[in-house]
Amino acid sequence: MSKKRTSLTQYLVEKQRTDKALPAELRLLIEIVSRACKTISHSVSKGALGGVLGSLEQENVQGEIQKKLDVISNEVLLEANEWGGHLAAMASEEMEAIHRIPNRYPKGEYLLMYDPLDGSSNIDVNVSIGTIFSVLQAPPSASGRDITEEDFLQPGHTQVAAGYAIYGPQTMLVLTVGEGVVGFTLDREMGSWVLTHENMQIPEDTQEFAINMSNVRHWAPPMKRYIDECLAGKDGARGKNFNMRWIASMVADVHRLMMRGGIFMYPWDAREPNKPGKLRLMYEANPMAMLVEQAGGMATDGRRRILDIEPKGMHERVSVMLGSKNEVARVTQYHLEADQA
Ligand SMILES: O=P(O)(O)OC[C@H]1O[C@](O)(COP(=O)(O)O)[C@@H](O)[C@@H]1O
Ligand SMILES: [Mg+2]
Ligand SMILES: [Mg+2]
Repeated sequence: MSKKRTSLTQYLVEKQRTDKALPAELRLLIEIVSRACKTISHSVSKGALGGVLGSLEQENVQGEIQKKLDVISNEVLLEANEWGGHLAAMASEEMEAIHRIPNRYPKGEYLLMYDPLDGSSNIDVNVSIGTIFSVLQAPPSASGRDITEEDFLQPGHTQVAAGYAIYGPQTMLVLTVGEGVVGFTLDREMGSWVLTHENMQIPEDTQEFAINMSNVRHWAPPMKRYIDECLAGKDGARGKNFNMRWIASMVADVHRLMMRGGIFMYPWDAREPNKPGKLRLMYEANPMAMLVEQAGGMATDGRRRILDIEPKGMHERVSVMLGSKNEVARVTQYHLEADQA
């Protein structure tokens, strides 16, 4: 007998029925974002046949050359949410300024942030990429006036939902609305997200780390110490061997640790000493930190819990260490010890 399938819509409707913490407006917003991710997934899978590969001759606000799919994905999310959701405003890694929802009455109450296409350097080589999103509530003080950038600058622990879509061998949507993490797999024939991973949990211990090792000479001493000990394996201080993986799509590297544990790190390094890190707090670190914590893991910038950071700007960067609790606690401890020495 075939098992009954639960779609994303059914899951969310049920959650809304049994859990008052998921308002109908938030459910609809998540559905709209997930529908946009389906559209992006179609474009991604067409590759060269869809004319979506390659770069544009323009930079984004971060000073990075935009790929065609960065721009296409950004537009898909913009269009889907402009008229469909209960949004007050949106912000994207690919847009310098926030985007207010025009002429909406009554004004929506949510703020959406996203990295429309994560792992851009992997687009043209057919390696997994993704979309990351985060939802905040507009502050009560914003009622009756236009949303401003300051309204977005809330610490990550105030997020009401976060998730990512991964466009890989399977397309999946991994989601939290603040009560655990669930995963849906896209049934391409039916065009629907099907619940396939209930209650995703990250093991507390791991023997797998993810970091771009080519930057080793630029790291701070506590980071070097942690990785040196991992590399020393069974004969070193840790007394066990470690494996390493680096896909260079945060979505794919985080998805791996959501599935089987691991630690992902993009630390501060001396290449750009004035920037706290490479990854973006609002579009990458906060949503991933919420997902990881909701799955029983831990997420810090090496010193502080990521979700407690008070953001100062929409495009703020941050150092990121997240995943299996005991390893993140250890590398964080090494940073704190170094500060005290
Ligand atoms: O090439 P590097 O420096 O290892 O960086 C890889 C990191 O950069 C990112 O690709 C940045 O994301 P974007 O593609 O959205 O700019 C992360 O996903 C990934 O972890
Ligand atoms: Mg990214
Ligand atoms: Mg991106």
